[in-house]
Amino acid sequence: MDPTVENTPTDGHAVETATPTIPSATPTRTNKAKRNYRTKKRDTIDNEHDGDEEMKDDSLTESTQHSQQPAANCSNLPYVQSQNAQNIGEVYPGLARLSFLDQDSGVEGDKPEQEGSLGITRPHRPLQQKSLPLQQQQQSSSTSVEDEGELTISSQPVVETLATPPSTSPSVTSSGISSESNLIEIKDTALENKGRGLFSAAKDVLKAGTLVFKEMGYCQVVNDASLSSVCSACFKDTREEQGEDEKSASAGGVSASNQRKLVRCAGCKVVWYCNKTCQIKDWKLHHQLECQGIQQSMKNAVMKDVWTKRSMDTTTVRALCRMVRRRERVRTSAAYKAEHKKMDTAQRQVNEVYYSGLDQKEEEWLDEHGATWIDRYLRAPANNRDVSSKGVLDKSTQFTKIMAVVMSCVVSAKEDRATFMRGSGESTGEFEDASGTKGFELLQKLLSYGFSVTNLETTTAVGLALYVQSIPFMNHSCLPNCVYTFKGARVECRVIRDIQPGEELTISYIDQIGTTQERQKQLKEQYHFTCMCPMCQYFPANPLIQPNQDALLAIIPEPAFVPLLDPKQGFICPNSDCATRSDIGPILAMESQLAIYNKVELKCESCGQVAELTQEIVQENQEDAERIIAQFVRGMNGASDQQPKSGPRNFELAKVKLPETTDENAAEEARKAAAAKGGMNSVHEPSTAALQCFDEAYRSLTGVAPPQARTKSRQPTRSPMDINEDPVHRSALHRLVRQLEQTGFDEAVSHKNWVFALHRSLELERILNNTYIGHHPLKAVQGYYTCKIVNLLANLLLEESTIEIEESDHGQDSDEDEEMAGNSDDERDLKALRDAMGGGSSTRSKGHGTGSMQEQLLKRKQAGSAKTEGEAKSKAATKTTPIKRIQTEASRQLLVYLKSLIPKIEDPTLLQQFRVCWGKDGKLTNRYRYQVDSLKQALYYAELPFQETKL
Ligand SMILES: C[S@@+](CC[C@H](N)C(=O)[O-])C[C@H]1O[C@@H](n2cnc3c(N)ncnc32)[C@H](O)[C@@H]1O
Repeated sequence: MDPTVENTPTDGHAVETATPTIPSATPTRTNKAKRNYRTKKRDTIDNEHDGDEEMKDDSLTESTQHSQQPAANCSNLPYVQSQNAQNIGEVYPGLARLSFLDQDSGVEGDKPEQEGSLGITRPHRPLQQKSLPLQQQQQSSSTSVEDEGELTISSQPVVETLATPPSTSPSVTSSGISSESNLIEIKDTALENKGRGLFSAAKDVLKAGTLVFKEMGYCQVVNDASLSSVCSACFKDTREEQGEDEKSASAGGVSASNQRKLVRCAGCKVVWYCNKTCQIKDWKLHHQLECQGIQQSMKNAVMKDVWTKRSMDTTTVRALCRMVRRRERVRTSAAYKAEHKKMDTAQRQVNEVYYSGLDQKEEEWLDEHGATWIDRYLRAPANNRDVSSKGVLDKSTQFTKIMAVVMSCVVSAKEDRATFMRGSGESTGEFEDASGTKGFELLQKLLSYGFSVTNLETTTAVGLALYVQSIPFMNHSCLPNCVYTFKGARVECRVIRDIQPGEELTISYIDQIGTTQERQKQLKEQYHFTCMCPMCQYFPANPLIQPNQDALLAIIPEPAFVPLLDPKQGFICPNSDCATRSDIGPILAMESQLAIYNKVELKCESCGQVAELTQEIVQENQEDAERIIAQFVRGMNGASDQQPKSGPRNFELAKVKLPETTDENAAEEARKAAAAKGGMNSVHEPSTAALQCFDEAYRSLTGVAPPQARTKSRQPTRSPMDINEDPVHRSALHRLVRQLEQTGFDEAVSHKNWVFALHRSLELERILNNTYIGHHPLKAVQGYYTCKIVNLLANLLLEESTIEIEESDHGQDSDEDEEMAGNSDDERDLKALRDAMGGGSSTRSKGHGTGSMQEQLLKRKQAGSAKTEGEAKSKAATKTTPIKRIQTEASRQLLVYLKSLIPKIEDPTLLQQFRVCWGKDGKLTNRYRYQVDSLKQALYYAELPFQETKL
């Protein structure tokens, strides 16, 4: 069967294209404003589809006769060893032009990666393998990976490594490491129950920022929720693209309506692709069999509901089906290779180009050896009650349902199903066909080792993948030295803290935000182990265990920030006359006891007061606090605490106006009055009611008054969330404050209250910086927020300028204006900016003040040149021309903020930090570029100088 994209109504199904959903500035987890437009015609689909809707062209027919990749020197050894990758053109003549490998030095050249175009990635210099005994044996005797024995686990770290996977490790020269060395090796850890781990095999320190490896999955699928917005071949997220599109549209670029749409496979009507190229690529690798399987499954009425009505989530089902199906190709690969040899050069090149050089080699390796790696090196958990390869299955479990659907796709004959479950291949070690696979064991492995593929920008999960080469061997640490990110479905692992030779490489499996107890609970529930990483030793969850500060300092000898307190401390005597604060010990004991006994007696060491605390009380407190926080957030956004708003309110700052008065005192009074009832001009400051809410929450959680009385003032003195200065803060408070910031941010964005959003964003950043050592993925998310906000604020600044111009028509008192303008350098700067903007503004008509961004920009440019001719002249004009200033605190703060960003993006050290997170071998990544571009744009609007540091 040929892959087809749906284009005409068939079987009563409407023709569909999916318009991607719009991401909010926050991760999709909290995005409530998704929209998914559907159109009847796919007339705006990528040009590649024009006139070729059914995708039954010759090349496809040709390629689908051979459902697998072309052969090229597939060996059981990793292809990096067998391929002369220094001249990829020799291996693939048609791909020579696509190679950006610097053939002399092995370092990457200057050409950009060809992401997105046929999924072509730059080939990397293969690693020279270390002469380890096992590998030597393999090389000299050409022994296949299948011939190797199981790894033996000893309590001592062993020196043997597994058969080397087709490592895609990059050039290491940028990190100063000899290219002769291998970067990583898999070996047993010292702890028996921890199993194996990934260790540095480099001779030198692996520097922060080093890309240690990247690898493709054995199988990967887009999750159900993202099917119509994420391409099932390249994992391009069209929601992300739409966000970019909006950004460029707002900056005068391509209109958002030109966004790309996905097309759906007309065969199974389940998966979606960018275009024909992506569809063909996936077809050859996975979808041909998957498509047949789904259609076979749909013949059963119950299963049909699963696929058409999504009566259950099919993500795991589809991943497992791909896993099972791919195994079958081992059997046919010899025949396929023979077939491939018969092709003429042109055919081969057409075939090969879909796989793009190194990808193809990796896919071939996975085809031939992935199954063996899964069988031999990935371990099914022994203690999983729900999924047992031998025991009786509880039919009601989710796993059983998954297996039922999987079997309906991959096993056609009923009698084969028992074999499939049991695994006939177990005795022989051969896997001849789908009925020979051990279905449940594969499911176990998928559940244990499967990775959630996330969107880099939004950190939203978009798919599920099973990797077999490197990342599945990485253990968890709450203080990891590596992070992993995704490019499409390809996972990349980077060092975030210098790693010593021989040190284990670790990642964090979970959100690092929680307390030790919370983290350990989640790890226990989800991954069935108790973490004993340096962070857990530094802040032990069990009060009987002494904190081990050396554990932390051993791995970070000179930490930039050593946490003095775990964000979970502070026990206050319930006797209000005493209110003595406890130290960390009793608190930890209390939390642990509560978890175990659900009840704990607290006795104050100072006054002897005893109080009983139960989980329920804690829960109630928590709910109370959350309610208060919600109120607080509403208050911060200017909503009345008495009358919770029913839907989002529009607080566009451009509409914010001060009372029409020239009397400063009266204006201040009016401001206060408005603020007291959550009025419009309080958008950048919390209302009195909101502050009270926060104080109440703080008191209920800590038992003491907030560090500082929070009275309402025009000049906000201190953030009400400034809890880090107070030595007494408990986990709940910390968590809630973070939640508050997060909720506040989301809320503020939904209200278009950019200034408040900026405050929340900066506050989140501060809290994260003060709480977590080293890099934290949330900081990256934070950076994303900030740069989005900068963009938004830049627009806001323009809008405000527009309003000012409009207002100036009325002719206002210049004294007040002059007084305000003289308050600070920032104000003077902004005033100069506005003068430049509105030179002669008093004579402009109202209509001229408004306009598109481009018009504003043009006016700004013209005005800018006028400004250079004589700022003094302009200033003098200001004195004589009465202008009513709608100079809000927002504008002032924006200017201050923008100014503060300049050194950040001009400072090479800070730039280096960006690169640690996202950079790659001296090149700016798209993310960084996006940040810098946003900042440049904002600075340009604000007419602030900006000199980007050349790297
Ligand atoms: C993806 S595997 C990592 C590789 C694994 N060690 C192995 O030998 O296959 C995840 C499993 O490793 C173990 N593990 C990972 N991190 C650990 C840690 N910090 N402490 C103890 N066990 C850990 C757990 O059993 C977990 O389910």
